[in-house]
Amino acid sequence: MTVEVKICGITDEEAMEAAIEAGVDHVGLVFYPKSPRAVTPEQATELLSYLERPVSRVGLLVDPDDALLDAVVGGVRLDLLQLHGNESPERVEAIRLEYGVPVMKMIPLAGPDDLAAAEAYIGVADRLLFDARPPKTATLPGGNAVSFDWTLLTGRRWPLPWFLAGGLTPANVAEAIRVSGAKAVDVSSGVETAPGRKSPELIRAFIAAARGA
Ligand SMILES: O=C(O)c1ccccc1NCC(=O)[C@H](O)[C@H](O)COP(=O)(O)O
Repeated sequence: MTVEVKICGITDEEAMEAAIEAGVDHVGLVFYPKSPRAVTPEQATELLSYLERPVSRVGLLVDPDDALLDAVVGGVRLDLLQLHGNESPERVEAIRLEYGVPVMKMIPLAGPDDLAAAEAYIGVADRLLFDARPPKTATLPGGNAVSFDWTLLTGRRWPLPWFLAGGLTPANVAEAIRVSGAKAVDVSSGVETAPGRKSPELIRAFIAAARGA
């Protein structure tokens, strides 16, 4: 089974090229100004110009208002919008219809009860992304290198594609795939040497580990 890999929060040419050469499927750009991985639409367009083959271009937003969506969707050619805040099913549907770009909704998980929230996005979102619920002390709503109990997803069937995210690393991604049954994985912190500083070496190691799973 080939597992799809998304590298999120790319901010420089070197990381983009390493991801492409290693066979990445999705590249993620963060449009959340408070993030150490934030890029502007202009920076994103420049980074995406380094793509030497077609890959899926994902824009990450957190509870975006229409002004931000206008700037991002109007300024950058994206294939998928990752909504990583508290967007309601109604808001997800409205964004999808208004902007004409497929949408992936992040579902924060800390325990079994959190899975019920995903049901409301079936038929509304194009994909789901299961991520760890941020710790109370976290300053960011994602990208915190925190994992959740992957057995929450073991044996679950979803009628739409989904990503596993949260605290994945080259060392744990194969086990995470095995336990959760994920067919797509997403990483940011686990391929960094510091918040916002991607490591080409770790990117290569992560993709190789996910592909070998
Ligand atoms: O990366 C950020 O800075 C960020 C900011 C605000 C919301 C989400 C953010 N990141 C999410 C991701 O990069 C991934 O989709 C995913 O959650 C994996 O994060 P990590 O645990 O760092 O691998």
